[in-house]
Parts: sequence; C-alpha cells; structure tokens
Amino acid sequence: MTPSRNGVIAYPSPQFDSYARTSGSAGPLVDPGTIAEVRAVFRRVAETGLEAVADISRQRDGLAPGTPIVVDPSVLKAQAALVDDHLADSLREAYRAQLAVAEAALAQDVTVDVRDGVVTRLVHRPVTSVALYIPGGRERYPSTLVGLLAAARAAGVPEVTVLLPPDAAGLPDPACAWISALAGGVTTLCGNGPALIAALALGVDGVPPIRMVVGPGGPAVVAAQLIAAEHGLATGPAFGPTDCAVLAGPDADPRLLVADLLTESEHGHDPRLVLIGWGGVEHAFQEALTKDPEGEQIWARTGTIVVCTDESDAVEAANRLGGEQIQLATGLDDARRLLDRVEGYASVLLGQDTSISAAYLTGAPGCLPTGPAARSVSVVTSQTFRRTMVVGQVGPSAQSPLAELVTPLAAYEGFPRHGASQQIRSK
Ligand SMILES: NC(=O)c1ccc[n+]([C@@H]2O[C@H](COP(=O)([O-])OP(=O)(O)OC[C@H]3O[C@@H](n4cnc5c(N)ncnc54)[C@H](O)[C@@H]3O)[C@@H](O)[C@H]2O)c1
Ligand SMILES: N[C@H](CO)Cc1c[nH]c[nH+]1
Repeated sequence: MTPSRNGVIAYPSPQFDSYARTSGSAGPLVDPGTIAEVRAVFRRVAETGLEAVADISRQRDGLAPGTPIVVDPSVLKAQAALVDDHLADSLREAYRAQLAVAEAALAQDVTVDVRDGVVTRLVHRPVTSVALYIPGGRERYPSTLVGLLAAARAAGVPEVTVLLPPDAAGLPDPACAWISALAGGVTTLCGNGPALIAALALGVDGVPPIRMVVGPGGPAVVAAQLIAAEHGLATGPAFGPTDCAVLAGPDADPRLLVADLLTESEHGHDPRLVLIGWGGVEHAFQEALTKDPEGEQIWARTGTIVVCTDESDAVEAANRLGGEQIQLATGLDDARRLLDRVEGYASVLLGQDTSISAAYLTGAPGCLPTGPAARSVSVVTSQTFRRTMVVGQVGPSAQSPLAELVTPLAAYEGFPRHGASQQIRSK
C-alpha cells in the first residue's frame, strides 16, 4: 500500500496511481506459503480420506469429539432448535427475498430460426450436484448460506451439499442448520474448510460426488478451491479480501459515511476501505470519525481518503479502483445519474439511504467478486449453478445449401471429413 500522510491521497496524483496499482487484492490472491500448507492438507486427505478430514478438523477447528464429518440430521435438528424466533424471522424473510431475486435471475431458453431448416437453441440446465462453502473460521455467515442456497434451489440443483467449518462449540452453526432445514433436502458436511474441499475434489469414500464448489472464504479456502480446480472440480469466483468504497460530496451525512465505511471492517482479511470525495467532505468525515475512537483506530489501519476536485474526478477515481462494492452516497436522483458512469464494481448501493447491511434482507446476492476480479467476473446468482447447453437441429431443406457453405470452410481448416459428412446429406 502507498504510504500517504494520514491515509489521504489526492486524485489525480502519482500516489493515487500507486494506490490503485497495489491496493485491494491486486497481486496474487493467495501467498505461496498458504498454497503449500493446503497442498499438504490435500495430500493427507488423498492418503487416508475422511479419517484425515476428521483428524484435521478436530486438531485445527475443534470439531466436537465423536461428530462425524457428514452431519447426522438429528444433530442439525438440535442445532436448528437453538435459533430464537427473532433470528428465525430474519432468516425466513432473507431467504424469501433471495429466492425471489434468484428465480427472476434465471435466463430464458433461446430458440433461433437461423435459416430455412436450421434451428439453434440455447437451453439452461442445473448443475446436478453442488457444494456451497460457507466460511466459518473467525466469524459466522448464515446470510451467505441463505443467498447461495436460494440461488442453487432456484436453479433447480438436485443435490446440494453445505460445507461448514464447526462453530466455537465444535458443531454446525445453528442458524446455518436452521436455514438448511427450511430449504430442505440438503446434506451438511462439518469440518476444516480446506480438508472438506479436498475430500470433494479427490472424491474420497463417504462424501457425496460433487461437480462444483462455490462460496467465499479466507486465503486457505481460496487456495483449496484453486487446487480443487486442478483436480477437475468446477469452482465459482475466487474471492480476495473484502473491499468497500464510498463516493461522496459535500452534501453527504458524515455520520452515515463513518457507519457505512466501517461496516466491512467487521469481517475479512485486510479489507480495503476507501472514501472517494470532493467538496471538502473529507473534513466532515474526519471530524465525525473522532466521535468513534474504535472506528478511528480501524480507519487508521485500513482506511484511505481519496480527495478529488469535483464529482466527475471522483467517478473517474472510483472507476480506476473498481472492486467489490461501492456506495454512491448522494441523493437518489444523483445516484441514479452517476450509476451510468460507474463501472468495475460487483455491487452498487444507490444513494446514502442504502446501507450495505440492508443487503441482508433485500435479496441482493451477497457473494461478490472482490478487487480486480469484480471488473470481469459476475456476482453469484442462480445462473452460476446452471450451464448453458446448445441444441442444434438441421432439417431436409437445409442440407444442400449447408453443404455448399460448409465445404469451403472445412477445406480451409484442412478437415475434408468435416466437409464430407455434410456433403453426403446433400441431395
Ligand atoms: N466476497 C464475499 O461475498 C464474502 C461473503 C462472506 C464472507 N466473505 C469473506 O470470507 C472470509 C472468511 O474467512 P474466514 O477465515 O473467517 O473463514 P474461512 O472459512 O475462509 O476459513 C476458515 C477455515 O479455513 C481453515 N484454515 C485456515 N487456514 C488454514 C490452513 N493454513 N490450513 C488448513 N486449514 C486452514 C480453518 O481451520 C477453517 O476451517 C472473510 O475474508 C470474509 O470477508 C466474503
Ligand atoms: N458484505 C459481505 C460481502 O462482502 C457479505 C456479508 C455477509 N455477512 C456480512 N456481510
């Protein structure tokens, strides 16, 4: 990260250029040491299968003695019963909202009459078995399970397996158990995150056969997903450290700026928090921050202010950074206007009235690519759990015209049998 006086950088400036190049998850997603440790986990799991998963899970994660990796439904039921009515109401409503968005996000099949006698279709089919990784080392994330489970269910995935590191009591997280029971028909594996992913990738005895694993995690879990891909398991986006930008001018409420910018400091490994402002908003923000001593310390560790001359420069600076999420901390009309110009973010929060935390209940997908990946990778939706298949159909009237057109192209590519297979159909 660029050294800057009090974490304040002007835009444009060489300091900003350097910050944009090096901040967030620019660079390798996982360090070589973590990759090596996780490869060792894969080796142990390859040697002794579920026994290794259980050993690592007990030693590293405090999995309760006698708890099998494949969680017994009676354990899940007992854990789910620990959820109180208030939390149950939140989880139910969060799942309903996620399901509504996930169902609406499903792409329609496409049928195109390309020419006389030729029909080409694109049809979407669910991946038949997926594992949803729910992080659980340092914090707990039932909201992540709510979103992923709703997406997989809306996609029509028949076999869903949930991967959970154990909670502080060495058992599956109660809220995750509750939401799994609500969705129904879910298998739960509880244990060390990387070891569970290794077991699926290596197809060890005792775990369900799985085609795809999706879910956010810290560096070791990201490493496990990268290694799993080497073994042919499909994976979702690889997530780096969380990041959060807020774009604000002089009219923004400084108390809300402090509240919103510090939200994402509560989880993740070295999150990048950045206020991109103009019109002197940085002074109001710094003043408000002095009223939150703990927040001041967090900001000193992880926060940066980018000072721009005007709104236009601020949008330009924001687009240079890109990343997981940005709040346009203006009135709604201005935010809507700015939205057309903002690019490179996985999630945009429109207006200062829209907090990051509201996403718990708005049905907004919460599994978001971070850092530079946000420029090219989509957020996880129900479409993530579907594959697109092409269906071709050629009827009698198209055979001769196609032969005439296929032959020269096949010949040019040096594949005469390609040409011949169409010619023999031509009358
Ligand atoms: N991008 C998103 O949409 C999103 C959503 C929710 C959470 N997150 C992120 O997910 C991350 C969760 O990280 P976390 O660490 O709390 O949970 P985690 O589940 O990713 O990691 C913990 C698991 O990995 C194991 N582990 C860690 N280091 C290991 C090693 N060297 N060898 C073997 N096992 C190892 C732990 O024992 C535990 O089982 C945070 O960065 C959070 O910000 C991102
Ligand atoms: N804000 C996160 C996306 O980085 C998702 C989340 C889950 N729990 C709390 N927050």
